[in-house]
Order: sequence, then structure tokens, then C-alpha cells
Amino acid sequence: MKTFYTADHHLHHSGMELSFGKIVETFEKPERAEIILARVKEVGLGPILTPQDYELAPIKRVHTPDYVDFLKGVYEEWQAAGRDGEVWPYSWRHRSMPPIDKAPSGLDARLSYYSFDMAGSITATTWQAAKRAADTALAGADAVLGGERTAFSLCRPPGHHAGRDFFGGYCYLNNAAIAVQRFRDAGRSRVAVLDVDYHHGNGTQEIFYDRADVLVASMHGDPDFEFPFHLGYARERGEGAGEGFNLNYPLPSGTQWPEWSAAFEDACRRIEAFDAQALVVSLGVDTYKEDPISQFKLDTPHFSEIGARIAALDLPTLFVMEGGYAIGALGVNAVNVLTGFEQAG
Ligand SMILES: NCCCNCCCCCC(O)(O)C(F)(F)F
Ligand SMILES: [Zn+2]
Repeated sequence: MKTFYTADHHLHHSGMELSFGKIVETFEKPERAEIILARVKEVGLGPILTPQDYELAPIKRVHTPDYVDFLKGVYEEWQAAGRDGEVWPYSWRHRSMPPIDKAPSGLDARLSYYSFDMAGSITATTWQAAKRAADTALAGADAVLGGERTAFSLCRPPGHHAGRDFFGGYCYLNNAAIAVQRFRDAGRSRVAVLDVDYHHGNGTQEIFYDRADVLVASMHGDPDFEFPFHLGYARERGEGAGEGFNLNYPLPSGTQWPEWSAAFEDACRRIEAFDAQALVVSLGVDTYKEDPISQFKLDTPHFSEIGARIAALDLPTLFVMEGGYAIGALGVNAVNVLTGFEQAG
């Protein structure tokens, strides 16, 4: 299996995170990608390739031009406003406030408008890192389109919380969604997304919510207690033409393999029935029992089982890295999915 990776991910590293009332080192740190890369090399998964520069067109097939322009230029605006340090939003719309449908002019107002949380900042080079993560997903998609049965896009920063025009949850560009659209633009008429990250892929849901050509399935911490909270319920099944093509499997805190895998199996069966021509897996391994910010109890051997079951879907498959924060097990858990896939033959 080919792995696509660029050291440009180091260009994004938020200087802090507010976690349970304390300022801590961000959980989404560059070391994560290095640990996974080291494990890829250790098991001899296959070639490690640097993605080309795909420029902006494929990104704008998913994200709005005004949002892309905002992400690209906001750090410079921040500096021009005489501010140093990192760009942080700090206020968001409450459900009692009427929605606005066009971007305000103020810098902090637009930061609020184009985001939904402050899990991560925008540094001087975050845009470059996010753009290169999208390139990494595109290169993986092109490898699969070129005939590879599967590929691994070792993306950082992650993407599945980013919507058409908003960042949050450590995500700025939705790498998996950009890859999905790449498959669609190459003529694959139906593409499935399987999001196994512990957190609901709210961005991916939003991007494809009204579409019947992309089936999105996600099993995740129930929003009643878990980030991103406000959505990810089973009742959210898509809208318009997309009705029935969004599948949410919210699960309780403490979920273990039997319950998690039952939801996963149901999602796999729905994907089989969807008759897709390609599959994009949002691969988060924060479902692991020792993940510092997550509440599920999967164990390392289970990640191999996940990979084997995905292989049984018998679809051209792109794995796109999302979350996972248990530094000691992150590499083994993530790569177990990939070797589990390959060993299933
Ligand atoms: N400070 C403790 C609360 C953390 N709140 C943010 C959680 C973000 C999860 C991100 C992720 O794991 O879903 C991704 F795949 F996108 F990376
Ligand atoms: Zn996650």
C-alpha cells in the first residue's frame, strides 16, 4: 500500500489548547504524524510518496471561495491589525440568535462566522499545512483512481470537522471530502464515506447532506455528551435528494468492541447495499481505550479487525488520517487498520 505524506504538516502546530479549564499543549501535535509514519516504515507497508501541489481548484470543489480566501489571508489580516501570536476565534452564534447569511466585515466577526470552536488556532503557516494535507488526500485519491486497490493519506491537520465554509475541531480543510469529490469528478458515480473516528464528522455530513451520490456513515460519541455536541444524532439522515444517505450511529460513553462493531457492521452492510464505486475511510483511532480525550474502549487488535472488515467491502479504498491522541499506541493502532486490510487479501 502506498502512503502519501509531507513534512509540510509541521507547518501547523497550535501553541496551546484550553482543556477542561487548563491551558495545555494541544493534543493535535506534529508528533502524531511522525509516529504513524515511523510505524508505516517499521512494518514495511509500502512506498512513502510526497504529494504534488494540486493548487486550489480541487479544494474549491468542496469549500466556498470566500472561505478559502479567508483561510489563506486571515493571518496577514491579523498582523495588519497589529496583533501578534496566533489567530484565535473566541465567540460563536447562540441558537437564540438569528442566522446571518453573508460574512461580516470585522476580523473577529469573520473568525466567528468561519468557525465553530477554538480547538485550534491559525498560525502564520497553518494555511500552508492545511493545503498540503488536502494535497495528500488528493494524491491518495489519484493513486486509487490510477488503479491501486487502496492508499493511505497520512493527513495532518485532520479534516472531518471542517464544513464548506467553517473550521473547527483541529480541522481547516476537509481532506476526506476533497478526496470524495475527486472520485466523483473522475466519474465514480457513487462514493461512500466511512468515518470511524471517535468524533462525529460534522463537516463531512454538512458537505454531502443534500446529496444521494455520496453515502456518509459515522459511528461516534453521542452528541448528547461528546464533541461536536449539537449534531450527529441518528435522526439526521440527510435532506432533499440526500435523504437516507447520511447514517449516524451515536454511541454511549464507555462503548466497547461488541457494541461499536455492531454499529460498524451495520454501516458496512449499508455501504454494501449502496453499490459504491469507491470508499473513503476517515481513519481516526481515538476510539482506543487509552485515548486521552475520548471515551470508547477499543483495543489494539480491534483495529486489525476494522481493516479486515473494510477489505471485505471489496471497494477501491482510500484511508484518510483523522484523529487519535494516545501517543504510545497511535502508530500501531492506525497502521493495524491498514495491515488488517491488506492481510485480508
Ligand atoms: N480539549 C479536549 C476537548 C477536545 N475538543 C476537540 C476535539 C477535536 C477532535 C478532532 C478529531 O479527532 O475528531 C479529528 F479527527 F478531527 F482530529
Ligand atoms: Zn476524533
